[in-house]
Amino acid sequence: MKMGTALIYDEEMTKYKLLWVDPVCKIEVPERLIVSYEALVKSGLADRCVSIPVREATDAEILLAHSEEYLEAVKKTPYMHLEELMTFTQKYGDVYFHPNIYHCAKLAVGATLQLVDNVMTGKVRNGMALVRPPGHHSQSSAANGFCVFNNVAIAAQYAKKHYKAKRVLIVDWDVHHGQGVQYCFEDDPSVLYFSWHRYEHQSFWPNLKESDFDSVGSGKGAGFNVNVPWNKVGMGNSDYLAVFFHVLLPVAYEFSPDLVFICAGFDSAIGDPEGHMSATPDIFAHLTHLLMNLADGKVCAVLEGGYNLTSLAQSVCQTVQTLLGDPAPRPAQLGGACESALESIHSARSIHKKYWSCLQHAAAPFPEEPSSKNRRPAQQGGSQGPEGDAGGDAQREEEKVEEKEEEEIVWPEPLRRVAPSLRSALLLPDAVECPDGCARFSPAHGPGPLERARLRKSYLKESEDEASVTLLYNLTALLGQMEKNEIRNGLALVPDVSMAATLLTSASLSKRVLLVWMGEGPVPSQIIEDEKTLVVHIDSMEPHEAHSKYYIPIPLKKGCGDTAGVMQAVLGLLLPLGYQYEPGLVLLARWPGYQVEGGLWQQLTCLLQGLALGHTLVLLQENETAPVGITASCLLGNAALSLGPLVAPGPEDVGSFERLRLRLQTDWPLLQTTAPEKR
Ligand SMILES: NCCCNCCCCCC(=O)CS
Ligand SMILES: [Zn+2]
Repeated sequence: MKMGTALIYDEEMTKYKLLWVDPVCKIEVPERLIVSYEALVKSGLADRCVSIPVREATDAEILLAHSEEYLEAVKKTPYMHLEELMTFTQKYGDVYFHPNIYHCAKLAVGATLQLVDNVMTGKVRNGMALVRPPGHHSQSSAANGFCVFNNVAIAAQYAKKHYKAKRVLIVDWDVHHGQGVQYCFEDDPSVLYFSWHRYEHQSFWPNLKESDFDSVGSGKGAGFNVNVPWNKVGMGNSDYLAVFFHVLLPVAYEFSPDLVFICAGFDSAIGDPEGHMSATPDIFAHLTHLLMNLADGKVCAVLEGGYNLTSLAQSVCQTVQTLLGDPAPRPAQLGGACESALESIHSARSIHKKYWSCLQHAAAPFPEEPSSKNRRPAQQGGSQGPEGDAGGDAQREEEKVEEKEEEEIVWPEPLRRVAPSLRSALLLPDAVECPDGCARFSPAHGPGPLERARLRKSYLKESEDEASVTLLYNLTALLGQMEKNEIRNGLALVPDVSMAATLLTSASLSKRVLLVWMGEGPVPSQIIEDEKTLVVHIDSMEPHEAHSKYYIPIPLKKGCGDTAGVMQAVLGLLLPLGYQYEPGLVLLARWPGYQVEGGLWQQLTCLLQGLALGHTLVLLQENETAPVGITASCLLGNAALSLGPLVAPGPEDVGSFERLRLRLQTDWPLLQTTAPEKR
């Protein structure tokens, strides 16, 4: 599978700036790119990327998303003097022109297309284009919101035209609504546009009714536009992950794109003067990781906004470091999404339940008649006009408070993410050959007699089988090296999966171990009883009420063979549980004889690596050598194979998932998808 991360940047794009006084535009400065690129260089990340040169976009390429008259008008700006530039700028909103901005805008588009070329031709797996001016607000015949040409919209059209991309996903995590992208693909079912954005019931810029959750696309494009409005500021890591687990990822996996764009705006990070959100830069490592197993890993991240130079640089590094395959940092104390975010999540899931089968039975019904309870607070002074006095003063009052506050906002610098020298170690019977790229694990020294006796006594019921004693010893040695971060992950073929899991959960030094058990079992009671292990058991067992907080059976009528059902359980239940639990070690155990579809197994193996600094240990029954290759491939950092469009999970399964969610969400609030009073 293709590896390599492209980085496209050119300092020419720093060579334009605001030439007059404009309080709205003053934040869009050249230093945004300079500090981002310098941080990548200083951290050593730039050198690990494949450096791809920029180029100018051609007229034909720009015309993929813009009108001729607009392009011709912009072409004149290099020859304008100051007054003419200011007059030209007045035709558009919240944007400024400069004699060199047309050149830079062509380079921003060209950089994005270079990234698409290198990803689609397999020269690299993924990459990031560090560009300005940004693009997602610009429209067919208008510059807007610091944007001149719509870099990502053009690139999506380009990928469809030149690479026959059938389904393109655009994830816009910028804090503003990329209305330019939404307009471009409004009725296009081949481009799924997802955006969250500060909205505050339409009182935040760009104050558009069509930025709300009920803009779902039109005509054949209905359902392919997903808006999640933030109606309050201060949204944090838990809110962002909850939207990924309960809105974006289920729909994205059902859509099954063959290319993913990220409108990577970092004004959604803490400290930003536009966003006023609380999410910390490390969250972008997890958001990136969660997208990297779509489209066989073909992810093109393109810079949009981001105006706090500190959180911008840190967030860019977090994103690029994840694209490079480094382990994600451990997410700090996650809770559930806040009530306002839950309302937005509930609204988006409800309005889209008729378009996406993954939401069909899951999202609570959306009242057709907007009762007074559901109607958004009426806007004073009309929906488009400025807020009425009350709104305005309160808004200005709050903003003044916010402006003052943001000087004092500080946050911890993201922790260094050290990738162990050895990535994947395999414990295999000699007869099983080790897939290339992996190392067959052999501990520095074997067990001493005391160690042998202890292992035999505790796990082997005094049996004389020396080979089993050695294997168990090697397993604890492998675990030990993982927990010292000398090895990132591992795979072991063991004679008895239950025994191996019991040994590892008790031997682990981690305070919390997540054990994902695929297939029948039973899961040894010793594991279920020890309070440091959370067991998530995915199988076809009958739903049964008995469970502790730390033993969670996820029943599937058709068992692990039901790819759609398992995938929705993984995205909507297992991952929220895992992220909230925040384990130091992840064990993935596969019960013998269980037929799990290869792609699904790979998705699980890859997605779980976002936890525990990537310390994932996979346990397979030793006579099951078939999955060794595909599992090793994922442990080595290759993307999971795309599953293709997912069908609807069985209604009875989704029913039991929802009952499980309702039962567990008090203990595990990241499972919540609706605000309390709506339940
Ligand atoms: N301070 C609150 C007023 C809102 N100002 C919005 C100005 C346009 C922002 C465009 C942008 O950031 C592109 S990503
Ligand atoms: Zn923005």
